[in-house]
Amino acid sequence: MRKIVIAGNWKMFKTQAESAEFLSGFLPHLEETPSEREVVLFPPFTDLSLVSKSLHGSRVNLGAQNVHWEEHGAYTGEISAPMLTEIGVRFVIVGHSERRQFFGETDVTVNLRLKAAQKHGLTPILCVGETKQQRDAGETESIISNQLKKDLVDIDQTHLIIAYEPIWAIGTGDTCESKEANRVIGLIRSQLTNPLVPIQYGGSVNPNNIDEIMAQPEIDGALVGGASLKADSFARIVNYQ
Ligand SMILES: O=C[C@H](O)COP(=O)(O)O
Repeated sequence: MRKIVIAGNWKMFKTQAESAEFLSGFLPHLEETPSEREVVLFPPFTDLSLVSKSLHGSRVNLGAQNVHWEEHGAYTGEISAPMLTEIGVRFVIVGHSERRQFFGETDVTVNLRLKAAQKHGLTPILCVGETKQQRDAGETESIISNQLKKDLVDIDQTHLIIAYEPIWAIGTGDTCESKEANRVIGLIRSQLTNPLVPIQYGGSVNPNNIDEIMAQPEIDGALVGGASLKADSFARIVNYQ
């Protein structure tokens, strides 16, 4: 049985005060959430300690938005896996398209980050997806297949989550049609050695489309950006029908 994982990626949003306000509105809604659903929040680095303390004793897991491959060193602006695990982080996003697009992330560095995460007991969410231009050129399958081939070299597929995030659907309100997301996720699964790897969909997920997305047989969860910033909205997503 594959795990269901609903994750909220806050990107570069929320001060500590705003995080605390979110949690006081969000956590009470989890009483209605079926116990088999895994819920993970990915606040910015500056909020991790505070959120970690507030989540103590709750069923919500803590994730970070990035991790460096070295344990320490002269890498200004980076954070290592031991720094994250020390404060209760258990998941990490690797290879998000915003890292690939704006911060020079490559398949080589994605692979290094995945290995470092797993070595320290963090479960990585590997993000893959195509641009609009690549989709229009009929390259969706080859782009994703290439990313998987390079990113997953020597990666343990028992402690791994994948998120299919079509780049054109991120933050645009232009959700990928749920049957199409289901089809691409099926293709991703056919390339894995472990059929139990949870594969999420990400890209303009919101309270209105979550039920249809989660009704698709290949989709094992969602990686939610904008709609995870408001307590009521993310609670509705986590408590999808
Ligand atoms: O990590 C989350 C994704 O980039 C989706 O963001 P979004 O829900 O704002 O489209």
